[in-house]
Amino acid sequence: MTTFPLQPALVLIDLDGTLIDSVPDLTFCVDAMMACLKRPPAGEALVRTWVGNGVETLVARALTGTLHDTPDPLEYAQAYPIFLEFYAEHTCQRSRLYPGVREGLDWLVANGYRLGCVTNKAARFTEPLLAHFQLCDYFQLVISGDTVAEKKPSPLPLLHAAQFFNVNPAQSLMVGDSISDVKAARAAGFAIICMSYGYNHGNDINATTPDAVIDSMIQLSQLLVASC
Ligand SMILES: O=C(O)COP(=O)(O)O
Ligand SMILES: [Mg+2]
Repeated sequence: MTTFPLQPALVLIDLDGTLIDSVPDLTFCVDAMMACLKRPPAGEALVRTWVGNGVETLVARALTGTLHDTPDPLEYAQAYPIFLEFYAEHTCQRSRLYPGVREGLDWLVANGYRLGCVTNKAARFTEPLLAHFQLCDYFQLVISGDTVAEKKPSPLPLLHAAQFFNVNPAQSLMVGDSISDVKAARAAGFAIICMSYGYNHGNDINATTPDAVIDSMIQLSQLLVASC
């Protein structure tokens, strides 16, 4: 049972669906890829349910039109590099910071919290996205989907971060938007707060029973001890 207000020694924050609404650029690139393959566009509503497990999985989902099916290997081998090329050119044009993000990050830093970003997005896209939105300076560590051997929902990226900061996972907090963030946090022994506005494959995040669900990152100021 997590008791509020928390005073975590480390706060790790997810990227897509938590800090940034990246779905408009991802949809543009999925649909551009589908057009190259002479397939109909997927559209934003479906792509929104497919984001959160890395770009490889997003491409597989677009090709099968499902969350879990395996695409034809030949079509996948053709599609994946096409997607990567489009996303390299269209990483930031249509994506937006969610309201309250900068204010929430400023509050965390002003109150002495140490921050890391842990995303399943590949590093080659994470870095330009953070730079474009001038978010790099908030984070002392960024772990992307290809930084360590496993992605969330594995606890590995979170445990790697706890080790980097030399803090106890039981005194650490994950802030995310999806069931992968909740599973990773639980397995690592972190507390977990989720954003209500994120992706989570079209399902209500409350069903995954995080320690709290908030509508804006500025609400972290009500759940965490000030000036730690
Ligand atoms: O699926 C992705 O590429 C990234 O997702 P995440 O930032 O929510 O971990
Ligand atoms: Mg996310």
